[in-house]
Amino acid sequence: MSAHGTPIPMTSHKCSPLTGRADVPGDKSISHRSLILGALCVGETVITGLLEGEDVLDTARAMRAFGAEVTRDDDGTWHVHGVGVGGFAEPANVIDCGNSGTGVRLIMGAMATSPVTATFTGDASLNKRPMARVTDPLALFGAQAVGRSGGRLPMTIVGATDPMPVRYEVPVPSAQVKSAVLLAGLNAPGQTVVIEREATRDHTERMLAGFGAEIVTEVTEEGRVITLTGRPELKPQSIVVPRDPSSAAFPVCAALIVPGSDVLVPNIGLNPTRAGLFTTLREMGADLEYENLREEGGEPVADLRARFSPDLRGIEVPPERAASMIDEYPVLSVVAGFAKGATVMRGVKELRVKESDRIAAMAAGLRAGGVEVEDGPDWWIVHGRGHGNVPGGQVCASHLDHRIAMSFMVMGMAAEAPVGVDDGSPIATSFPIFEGLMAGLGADIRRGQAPA
Ligand SMILES: O=C(O)C1=C[C@@H](OP(=O)(O)O)[C@@H](O)[C@H](O)C1
Ligand SMILES: C=C(OP(=O)(O)O)C(=O)O
Repeated sequence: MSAHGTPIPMTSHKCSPLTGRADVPGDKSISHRSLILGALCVGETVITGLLEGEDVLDTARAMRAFGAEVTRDDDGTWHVHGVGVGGFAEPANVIDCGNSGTGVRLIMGAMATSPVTATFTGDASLNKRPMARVTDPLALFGAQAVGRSGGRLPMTIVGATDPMPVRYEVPVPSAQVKSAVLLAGLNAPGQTVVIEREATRDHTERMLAGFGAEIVTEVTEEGRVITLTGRPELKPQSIVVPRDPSSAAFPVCAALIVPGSDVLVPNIGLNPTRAGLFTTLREMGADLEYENLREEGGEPVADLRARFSPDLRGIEVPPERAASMIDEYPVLSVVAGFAKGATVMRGVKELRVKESDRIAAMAAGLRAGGVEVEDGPDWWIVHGRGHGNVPGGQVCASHLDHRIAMSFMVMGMAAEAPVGVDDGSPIATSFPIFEGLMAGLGADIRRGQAPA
């Protein structure tokens, strides 16, 4: 149940240098999975660093509705007493996943091979998003889905009573689809095989292995072939959620475009399936350093140091990198506006089915702020104007999309005139401390619309 019922207009004004340390919240993808996997084992999983954004809180409520006990200590430690694989109870009411595609799709997968029926809904954004990409493979396990036309929420899933394991090649590059199939495979006897042609974030595979499941990934000519043995006894874990690289993107990109800035964003995971933005920014000439590069929990982690970068240049982003930076294109397009030359982004049609059509939303706002953008079905090009040359002065529609709202707030920090959004309330879905954190670095974000 998301709180963004009342729009919160926000305006970002050109600011003095951004300086200091930005402690961004926990990773959203890993937070959802910690709660869901915790609910799928018997015993207590303890989670620290959980992202307490609306999307994840909706998943916590959903896990309670399926019978898990989920509690929070005053110090922010979370405890999940799970019900075990196949142990989900039937929810007494509709499950509201708010704004969260990850939440609803992973939970549908997790319940689809249990003999329970559940009805899912979300906010106006989530209820527009395609769900057939998940219900098609879940049908192969024996689950049935009935939703609105076009495979939209609200939607009821009748879990399979006698689930069959599945071999499924994911037709779109989507970690949510891959994860839904793997979570469903947990309660199917035998081996479930998921094949993905392009690598997407691999948190589900890593965490399933960490919880004791037998899961193997082979890289073959077909792509990544992931084999999961069903009906494992998952073992509860102590999880420390790393900080979210997708949230780190905002202070990092802001520092690159605000003159004089020098910002440290500590402890950011650089899992190659997530770090594409940082590689891209460095190719554009960003002064972005990985300090204290180390390994934590088997993954590369670094403190990111971002400084004002006056000589950013547009580049062609390799399409095969898209999945590793899919949520970062909106803020990249803002940085591209302050670079010299064209930034070309291809192979990104998934951007059109996120919380909003992110190409359309960013293109409209950038054009209104004086930046030329061309776009097609799965590509867009931002024609950068260079530093000190981006007019701004526009109010943009955020379309219930946190990343659109935060991206335009970053644009306003360096544009010549303030940049507004009609509604910043969705920011709370993934980065509830965004305004305070950015203000602490020196940003000037005000609630309310700038005078015309
Ligand atoms: O699995 C996940 O945690 C996510 C996968 C991505 O979605 P898709 O699987 O639709 O690409 C991403 O956009 C989303 O923010 C989080
Ligand atoms: C696409 C996103 O999230 P979700 O699909 O979970 O709504 C996002 O956080 O950018």
